[in-house]
Amino acid sequence: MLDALRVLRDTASGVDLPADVARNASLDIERLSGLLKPYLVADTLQAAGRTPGIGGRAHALLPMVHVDEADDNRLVGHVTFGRYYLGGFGAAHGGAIPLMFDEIMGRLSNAVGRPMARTAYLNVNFRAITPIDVRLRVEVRHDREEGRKRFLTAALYDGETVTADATALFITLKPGQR
Ligand SMILES: CCCCCCCCCCCCCCCC(=O)SCCNC(=O)CCNC(=O)[C@H](O)C(C)(C)COP(=O)(O)OP(=O)(O)OC[C@H]1O[C@@H](n2cnc3c(N)ncnc32)[C@H](O)[C@@H]1OP(=O)(O)O
Repeated sequence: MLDALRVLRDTASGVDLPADVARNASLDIERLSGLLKPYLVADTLQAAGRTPGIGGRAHALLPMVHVDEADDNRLVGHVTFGRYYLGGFGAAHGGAIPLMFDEIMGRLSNAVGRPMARTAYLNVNFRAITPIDVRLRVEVRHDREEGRKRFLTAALYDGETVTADATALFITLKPGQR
């Protein structure tokens, strides 16, 4: 269903509809919302964001990063920003790129039994246009830990060109910390 939703998002972002088609589409989307509403649950029980086996953890907001290689301290994956993430002139929106970094750096930070941590800062440099509809490579490194602090770096590549890179600090949560 989320795959279909992603296709809908990309398609809806790219069209310019006549009013009658837009009206009919709205009615269909409202009908679908009605179909799902009886299944609303508490946020701790929802599937979205909590289903690691499904791409993007089944989180509808996230650009889907596919992991190609990973070990304890390094991860290489790929991602394609669809039309939904367009900022302008063929480039991904500047807010979508930190979103992707936060997710994939957070995943490596929390991997291999390391206790759950939360992003304290995420600094992103935009080095070149990040094109939409192009398969991009993302590389993440877990650099070091100092007590509760975990330092990670990441870069996003279009071919050999680094389009963005990031440094992040994740802090391990204390027992019972919310
Ligand atoms: C069934 C379920 C399946 C689920 C499937 C699992 C999926 C798994 C993948 C998840 C992937 C998603 C990944 C997204 C992750 C987010 O996006 S989390 C959301 C965004 N982040 C937040 O909302 C964080 C909000 N901030 C906070 O909660 C708190 O400030 C923090 C970060 C927990 C730190 O607070 P604290 O615990 O009180 O720690 P504090 O004593 O202030 O700081 C500890 C140390 O860090 C330093 N520090 C703290 N903040 C900073 C900072 N901004 N800059 C520099 N230094 C800092 C302090 O100076 C201190 O240093 P030392 O004095 O020890 O040398």
